[in-house]
Amino acid sequence: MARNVAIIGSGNWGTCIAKICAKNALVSASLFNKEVRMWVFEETVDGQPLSGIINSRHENVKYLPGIALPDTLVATPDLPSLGEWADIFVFVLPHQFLLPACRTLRQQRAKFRSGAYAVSLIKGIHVEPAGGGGGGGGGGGGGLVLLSDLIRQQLEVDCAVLMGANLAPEVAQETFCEATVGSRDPSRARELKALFETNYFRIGTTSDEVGVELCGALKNVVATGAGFCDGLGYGDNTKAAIIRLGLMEMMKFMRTFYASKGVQDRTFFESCGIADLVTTCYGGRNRRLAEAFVKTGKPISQLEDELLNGQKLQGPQTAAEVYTGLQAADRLAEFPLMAAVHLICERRLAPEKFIDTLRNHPEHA
Ligand SMILES: NC(=O)c1ccc[n+]([C@@H]2O[C@H](COP(=O)([O-])OP(=O)(O)OC[C@H]3O[C@@H](n4cnc5c(N)ncnc54)[C@H](O)[C@@H]3O)[C@@H](O)[C@H]2O)c1
Ligand SMILES: O=P(O)(O)OC[C@H](O)CO
Repeated sequence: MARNVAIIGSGNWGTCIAKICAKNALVSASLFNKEVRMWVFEETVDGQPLSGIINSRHENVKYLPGIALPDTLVATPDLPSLGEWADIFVFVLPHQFLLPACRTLRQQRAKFRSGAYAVSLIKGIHVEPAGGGGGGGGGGGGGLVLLSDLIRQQLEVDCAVLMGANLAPEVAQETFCEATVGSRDPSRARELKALFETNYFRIGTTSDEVGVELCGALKNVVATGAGFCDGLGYGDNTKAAIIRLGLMEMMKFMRTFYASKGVQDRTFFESCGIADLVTTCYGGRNRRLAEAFVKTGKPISQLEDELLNGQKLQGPQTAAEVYTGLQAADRLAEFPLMAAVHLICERRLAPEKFIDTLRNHPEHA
């Protein structure tokens, strides 16, 4: 039977991927219901509810302006209604908003459709508050919980992941790129490939769910460091060093805390790995705002408000989460680049000291 697809999120990437899913659903009627629904965290734009604007103009004028959306993509502010409707939940919202969304959907758990599952496109990590109670439970180093695990535990459904070198404005313009689906279930990987793949958005698949997800989360920390490098006026050689040292720390982080979860080195060579790291260190929002942070001295939250029109950064918060996990595991000294990114965001370390951190990196010992 054709599957109902619900997009949980409607930001820059959320709307872009919703467009792809809705277009694919139109041509794969045997696989997917042609109506795709998208949850909108409701807000007022020019005096009107954003969900209403999307449904009447078929454009997300705030988060993906200028991109035509299929009229079979239906925006709704009613998140609970998607609980009983969806066969596939596509989670794609800034990671700080995931837990509240899951808690809302969880209230509909008894009404979920048989065989419903999730796929997460969210880049970040959850930190279990001291003493638990965050809803995640379990996880890697120092209270860190994968977002896919948070979804699994909150909703009691399985969760695949999709990550890649995918700056949303470029994907929305349909310029060629790649992405990686991680799923241990081969038939699910095939179904997700059919849902997401287009002739300009090619999907690779792997069973290494954890490796794919962590590549997507950790590269935002490194990209924030790349932005500091740009703000300080360093050139491409320095940025290449940040990318290399950042990649070494990403690999070490996964091997240290997630070795038992089947992380494979070859995942770093999929789109979710080095490719995403490079694109984000050159073209991403995290890089851009980190550069502005150094040049203007304004707080990151203020720059987010001033420059992103409601879009959200994931890098500084992920840096804080990684720092918390490393501190709890007493492994901070082994990850100086990621630790320094957090301390600079917090103004506990001067940006100029970042280069000293690289100069004295344990990779050079
Ligand atoms: N934008 C990209 O280029 C891109 C590409 C790949 C992956 N991602 C990842 O996808 C995820 C979502 O990113 P995005 O670009 O779609 O989002 P975004 O950065 O555009 O964030 C804005 C979204 O957050 C929503 N929001 C604001 N306050 C909220 C609240 N309290 N509760 C729930 N939602 C709220 C807004 O309604 C809007 O839909 C992130 O983890 C990001 O790293 C983004
Ligand atoms: O714009 P950023 O820095 O949030 O990065 C967007 C995507 O993750 C790139 O793949």
